[in-house]
Amino acid sequence: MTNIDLQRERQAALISSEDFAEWWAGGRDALQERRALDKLFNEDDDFTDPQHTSLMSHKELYEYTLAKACKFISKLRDWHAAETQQSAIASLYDFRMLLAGQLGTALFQQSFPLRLHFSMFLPTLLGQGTEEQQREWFERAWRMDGIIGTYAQTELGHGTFLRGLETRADYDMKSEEFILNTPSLSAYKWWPGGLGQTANVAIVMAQLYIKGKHYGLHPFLVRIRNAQTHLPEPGVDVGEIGPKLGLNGVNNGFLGLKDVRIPRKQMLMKNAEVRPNGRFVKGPEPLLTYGTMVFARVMIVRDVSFGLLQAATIATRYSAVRRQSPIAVDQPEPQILDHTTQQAKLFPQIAKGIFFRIAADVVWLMYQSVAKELGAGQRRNLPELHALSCCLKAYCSAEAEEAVEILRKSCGGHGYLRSSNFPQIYGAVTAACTYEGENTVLLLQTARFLVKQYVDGLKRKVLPSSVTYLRNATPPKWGKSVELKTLVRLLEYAATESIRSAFEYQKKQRKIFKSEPMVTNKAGIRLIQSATLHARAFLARNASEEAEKLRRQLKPALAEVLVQLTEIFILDLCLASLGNILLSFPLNSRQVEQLKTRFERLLEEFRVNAVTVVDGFDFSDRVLGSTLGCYDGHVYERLLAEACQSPLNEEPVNQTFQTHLKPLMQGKL
Ligand SMILES: CCCCCCCCCCCCCCCCCCCCCC(=O)SCCNC(=O)CCNC(=O)[C@H](O)C(C)(C)COP(=O)(O)OP(=O)(O)OC[C@H]1O[C@@H](n2cnc3c(N)ncnc32)[C@H](O)[C@@H]1OP(=O)(O)O
Ligand SMILES: Cc1cc2nc3c(=O)[nH]c(=O)nc-3n(C[C@H](O)[C@H](O)[C@H](O)COP(=O)(O)OP(=O)(O)OC[C@H]3O[C@@H](n4cnc5c(N)ncnc54)[C@H](O)[C@@H]3O)c2cc1C
Repeated sequence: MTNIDLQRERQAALISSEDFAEWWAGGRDALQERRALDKLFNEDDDFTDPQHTSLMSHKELYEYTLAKACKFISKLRDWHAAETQQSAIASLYDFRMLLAGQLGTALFQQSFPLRLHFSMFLPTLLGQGTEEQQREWFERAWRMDGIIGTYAQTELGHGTFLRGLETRADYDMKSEEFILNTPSLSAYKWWPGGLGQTANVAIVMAQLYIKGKHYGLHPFLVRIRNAQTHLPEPGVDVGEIGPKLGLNGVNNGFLGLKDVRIPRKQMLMKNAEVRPNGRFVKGPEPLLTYGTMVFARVMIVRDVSFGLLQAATIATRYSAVRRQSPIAVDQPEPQILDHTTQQAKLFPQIAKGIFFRIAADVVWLMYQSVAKELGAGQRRNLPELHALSCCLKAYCSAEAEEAVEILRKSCGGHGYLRSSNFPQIYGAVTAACTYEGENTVLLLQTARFLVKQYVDGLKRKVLPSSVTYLRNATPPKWGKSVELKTLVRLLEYAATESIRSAFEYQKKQRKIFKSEPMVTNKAGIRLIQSATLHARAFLARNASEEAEKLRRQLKPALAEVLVQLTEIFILDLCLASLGNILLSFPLNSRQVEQLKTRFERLLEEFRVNAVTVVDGFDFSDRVLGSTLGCYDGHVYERLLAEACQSPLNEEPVNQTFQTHLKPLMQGKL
């Protein structure tokens, strides 16, 4: 039987979780398709973890995860083949891959070592390989026919500054081969997922040299392990980098290369070519060498929203079950969900998870459209996509990381247990702040774009849609009640002002420093603040446009709840940006009070539907993997059962009593 408090929450709700789930999944058909996929795995005992994976040693965890991952991929393949006749290439960007990716994130608490094959290796073959190379490699790689890939870019010495990478690929005209070398310790590849013991082919990013002349960074397909024996190929020094804060199922590795020869046609040549005679032919868009990173950044926004919503579901259900500290004198202890401060911890995080995912969907469509345009030789929208994917990846991962911590702490002591699954979710989400471009560095990339657009705006040029607000720098009009469109304008106005101020500061610095990188360095703090405000303004506009659509499309009760969440989301953004808003717009204390009161009232109004909304994310208990967040709310039973599984509880007296404790007590040590 379900916990009585959870039952009451579900009965009291004003909307149905099923309606919410249908909207969230993108319609009835999409929901059914996702549920059918979940069911396939939920009903298969091979996917029930035998004991909490955190009790395994590092080596056991790898072996267990790999075995489970192989079953996962094999089962997915059968499902995929039954669902679609599409070519492998079309399948990679199909929504079913998004579902499969999401399921992968969900089923593996510490992720899995084949993930890079799908998330980086295959997209790089597509984005960087010529059609001929794709014919030769892609279909086989999709089937994993002798090929398990990884993406080896980062080195011990450099991850951010790609021009500083040291791995070399020298072209040998006589044999028509590239010779790959790791010239120093700092040039060792370090971090690639699956590189340790899993992958047998790596896309190695290396500096190209022809007759001693340097031609920049390019991708090379290098076989690192024999397809039959899996032994490292001659000249290859490969291994795993050791335990990490989280994601311990990923098998991140190191790689050193010594005179490893590969045929000329194993440089991926869609964006630049080396002819047999050693002639280097530049492609129309050299920046496409960085294309896989744009793809992955877009995917990460979606991925972190998933982790955040898992955490929000666990914490919200737990807050409905947990009772503590009377609010009114002589009253029984309330559900902790009734404490206003608890609501302020939970509800904005639910809203963030929702609107981050919605923004991810928008940028995903933009990615697909820009990819098509690039295929037709048109690069006009690439800078906007790059800027948006950078700041959203950075902002959403940082916010999700903070949110997961808030949610963990909102569960008091029990949130600190590994069996709550918060530590594993945190480990995964915080990694996204670093990989695929460290967040500060990505915000600086966005700021560079913003300042350029600001200058173009001053010249009254037409600006890309995500930054048109920079040309429309009029302060918002404040009405009697707080309206969403006013709040969005407030954020856009604050972002514009911040970009203007960073631009003016850079102008001043230019009088002192001659070099542009020095100027950027001096203005760094202001620039990342501008990019952060831009991300907030973009997310707010996107959310308010979504709210307008929802009002028209959904049943009134559901639409009302989603509009409440939109308001919570946007008000939270405004309150977090208050300092910057006040620098640009003279909000008086009454207006600030209005914002705070509205926020508090919304928390109260949303309270009744909170459990139903998180139910509507439709996570199965297996996906949540938490003693605190199960659908039936049997928290204390699960906590005790999980504790009893600890190997330390297998014997009544541990041997250290005889060897250490007793001698200590007897003064014999
Ligand atoms: C059926 C089976 C189904 C099975 C299903 C199975 C399940 C499948 C599971 C699927 C689930 C998936 C989930 C996702 C998970 C992802 C995992 C990821 C793991 C992690 C991987 C990594 O961690 S992998 C390494 C990433 N490592 C970086 O990320 C380095 C950052 N470092 C830089 O990225 C550059 O170094 C940096 C800073 C730009 C400066 O580069 P720099 O100095 O050369 O360039 P500058 O700053 O001078 O910029 C010069 C001009 O380039 C412009 N620009 C720069 N970049 C550009 C770009 N990308 N695109 C366009 N334009 C770009 C810029 O805007 C300037 O433009 P302008 O001149 O016009 O202003
Ligand atoms: C879990 C995980 C998985 C990964 N998987 C892969 C993979 O599959 N393949 C792969 O190739 N790599 C992978 N990486 C590596 C990852 O992409 C890099 O760690 C990341 O790009 C950051 O680079 P870095 O480690 O050199 O950090 P650094 O650049 O050394 O960052 C350290 C500090 O320096 C600051 N900094 C650096 N440059 C600047 C600047 N220009 N301006 C201001 N501040 C600056 C940063 O903001 C940061 O505070 C992975 C990393 C992790 C953690």
